[in-house]
Amino acid sequence: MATTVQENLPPVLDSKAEQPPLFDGTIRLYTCYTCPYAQRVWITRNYKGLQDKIKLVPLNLQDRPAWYAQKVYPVNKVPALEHNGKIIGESIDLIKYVDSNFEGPSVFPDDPEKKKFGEELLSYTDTFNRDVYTSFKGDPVKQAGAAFDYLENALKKFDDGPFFLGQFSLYHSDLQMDLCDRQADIAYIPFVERFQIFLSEVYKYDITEGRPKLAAWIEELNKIDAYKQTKTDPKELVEFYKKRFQAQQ
Ligand SMILES: N[C@@H](CCC(=O)N[C@@H](CS)C(=O)NCC(=O)O)C(=O)O
Repeated sequence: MATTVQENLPPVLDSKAEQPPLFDGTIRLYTCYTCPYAQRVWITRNYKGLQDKIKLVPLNLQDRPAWYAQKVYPVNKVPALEHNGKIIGESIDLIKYVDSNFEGPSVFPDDPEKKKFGEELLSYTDTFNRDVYTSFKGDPVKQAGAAFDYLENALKKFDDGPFFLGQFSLYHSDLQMDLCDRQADIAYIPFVERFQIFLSEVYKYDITEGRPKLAAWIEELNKIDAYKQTKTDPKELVEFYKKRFQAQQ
């Protein structure tokens, strides 16, 4: 893995912060350390060893700098990537963009069958997230199970390793074999990380119970530095989700 050293993270910019230069040749990832969508691109960047190439620009979304919407990204969301005189948004598109436009091990599958299943998994992420978030407003122990069962079953499809698209691929050399086919893992883990913490803390519901594949998948991902460095603070997350979901009940 490209990253083994803990990166010194830059400070968060709020409404009082000056805008960094725009289109000066620096590649910038406008992000928020607690955003699961932005985390997808952050993991991809780390996975490919692009820490020196892609600079993080973390924003405080609660006290957002006005220049962000006005001058950088009118959509006013994170993540957004500044590259080659353009601003590009949308986390799934950005996983693919960073993967195909920069050096470093590819997270994209070559095997056609894996590629097809990888796309299927990516197109299901929004539904997965919506179903689990919706369950937070009702009874998650009863309502969220189906979404996690989907992941458990998906993890059974390629039984040559703990990740969604397995581990080994005939198309990759030994050096690359644990680096390929990771897009779907990267897309899901920021959300599963949060759901696991919240459901366990607030509902005493262990999403891995009776789901050995899901348990192994989370365990293996937790060994990957590129991901570990991006993990969210569990206490902050629980407080944030409590306010966000339980206030509405
Ligand atoms: N579809 C977008 C969603 C990004 C998103 O919703 N980001 C949130 C933070 S987690 C955001 O920027 N929210 C600010 C807002 O909606 O004003 C993606 O996949 O990148």
